[in-house]
Amino acid sequence: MDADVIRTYALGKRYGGKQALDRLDLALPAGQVHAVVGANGAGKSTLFRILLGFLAPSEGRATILGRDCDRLRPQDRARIGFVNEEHTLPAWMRVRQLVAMQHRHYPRWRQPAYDEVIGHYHVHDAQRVGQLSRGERAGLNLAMALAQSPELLILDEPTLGLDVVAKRAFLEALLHGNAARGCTVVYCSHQMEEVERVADNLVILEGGRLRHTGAPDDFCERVWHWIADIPFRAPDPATLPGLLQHQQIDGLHHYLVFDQGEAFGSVLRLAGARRVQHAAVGLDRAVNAFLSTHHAAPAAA
Ligand SMILES: Nc1ncnc2c1ncn2[C@@H]1O[C@H](COP(=O)(O)OP(=O)(O)OP(=O)(O)O)[C@@H](O)[C@H]1O
Repeated sequence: MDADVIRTYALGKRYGGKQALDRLDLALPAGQVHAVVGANGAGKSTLFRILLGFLAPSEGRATILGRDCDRLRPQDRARIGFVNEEHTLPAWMRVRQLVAMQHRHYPRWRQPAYDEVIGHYHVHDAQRVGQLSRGERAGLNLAMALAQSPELLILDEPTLGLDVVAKRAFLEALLHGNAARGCTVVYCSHQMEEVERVADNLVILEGGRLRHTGAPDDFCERVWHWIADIPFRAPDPATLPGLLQHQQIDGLHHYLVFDQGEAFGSVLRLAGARRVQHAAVGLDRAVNAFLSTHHAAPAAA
């Protein structure tokens, strides 16, 4: 079997005049937790819809578990679990009825996995799904997705709108139990502290293009925080290579810079800096600075 659970080849998707995915070449190996990150509108949901065979690409192709995404059979779908932010489940059903239905539907159903995950929540079998809180519905969704013994679990912003306790329960169930063991996870989130906790591999999409794939620490190493004491006029930020962010705090200039290495220090010295030093940056700051640089902004008045 292919060691990559997901492959895309020059994958493109246009909606009218809008390019949502642009020549995307992605290879996600089995057995890891991949976090897919990008600003609003970067193309994450579009990618997932294509991967799950709900949407046809405009260009290129994509495979999931070695099969073309537009040719998925029921037995292929049974190997893939999907949890999205809406946690859309039939509200009128009782939990026990829904679980029994899923049990019949999925031949590889593992009741212990369901029990383990649902144990993190106060969900009663006799409750109707519509009576559950948002966090409990998220837990129920995860429990059912993992009980189907998926080889691949796709989570599209699964903790959106959950409070900290529910979020913790969700991540706990996903990361530290037995239920998800051996399963490849593709996790999409805007919340970097979550991404930091879950991800072995970080995938950054921007404007439908792939901008980074690699360990989260590798991305942090691409973003440097420079602090410079510049007694005279500071250089025009527009002339600084790789600049993501500039702030002046207590007379010192702070620069977040992408992919420039030590060379940026020389640029600052040449521009008249007396002292320069650089410091490490956390994932949250690195990714947010990177994404906000290219984020859409209103035109100047
Ligand atoms: N059905 C559609 N018709 C037209 N444009 C669409 C459609 N679906 C998505 N788009 C556009 O395609 C781009 C990518 O959207 P997508 O939903 O994939 O982004 P996303 O990364 O999931 O965003 P978010 O983080 O806000 O959920 C956006 O610019 C969006 O406006």
